[in-house]
Amino acid sequence: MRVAFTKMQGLGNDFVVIDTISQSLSLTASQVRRIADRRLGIGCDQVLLVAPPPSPEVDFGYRIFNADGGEVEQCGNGARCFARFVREQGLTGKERLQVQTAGGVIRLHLETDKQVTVDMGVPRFAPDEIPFKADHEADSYLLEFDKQRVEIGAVSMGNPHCVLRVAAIDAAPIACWGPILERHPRFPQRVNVGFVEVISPGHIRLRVYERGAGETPACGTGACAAMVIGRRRGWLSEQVNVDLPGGRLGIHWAGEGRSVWMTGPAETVFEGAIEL
Ligand SMILES: N[C@@H](CCC[C@H](N)C(=O)O)C(=O)O
Repeated sequence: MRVAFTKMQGLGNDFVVIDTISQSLSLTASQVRRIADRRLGIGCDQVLLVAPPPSPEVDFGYRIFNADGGEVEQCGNGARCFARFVREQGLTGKERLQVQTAGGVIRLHLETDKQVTVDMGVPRFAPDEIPFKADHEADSYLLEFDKQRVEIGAVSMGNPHCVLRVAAIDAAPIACWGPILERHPRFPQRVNVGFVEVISPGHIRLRVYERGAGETPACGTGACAAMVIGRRRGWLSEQVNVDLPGGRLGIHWAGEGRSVWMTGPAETVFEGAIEL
């Protein structure tokens, strides 16, 4: 089976985007792993499927697969690429779209200069909704592993996130702690792990060890998660610049019960076809 694809990126978080409206297709986990493989396939952090709308309230369905083959609920940098893809491929003439993911409905606004703004939805802090094993909801939790005890924040941005504050991001133990925390037993569906350095109330630096993909140059939902955890803890203001290794995202959150808004770039890299 020959499948047409588009390679895209948002701040270096890279995607293989496949139109499953024009091409009828369902992927197995091993096909996803092959597509994502940087030597044997195309190479990407996530495979994104553009799907028909599952209900009349939305414009498209949006399915997300990590490089390890697992299907997940949400992907922020992918959402911006999704918006550009459906416009560039002529699948819509709209500049404002509603898209159904497994983590909820998100709203995409195409701006000028390759920027896309996304309403990422309302963050959820209840442990059952993350999911995270805890007796009650709290702004921070103590997590134990390898004889260590670290303070974390936990939130769902549609997908699960754990956020740790560090003094200096360049010295953060991401390669060592990332894979351990990703599979910590208190996160039964695994978790994305963000390490955040607060520079000022309007500026953080962030690195994210992504569930199912490892450390990536940027993570959109991770930036939203770090911002809402930091704002709840009183470290941050309503509008925050988030500097990731791949570049900057602007995140806005007015507070409890409100949507998180993310703005950043999205770009097409090349198009091709792969034999699966
Ligand atoms: N890169 C993404 C997040 C992709 C999914 C994540 N790894 C998960 O497993 O939840 C983003 O930009 O948000």
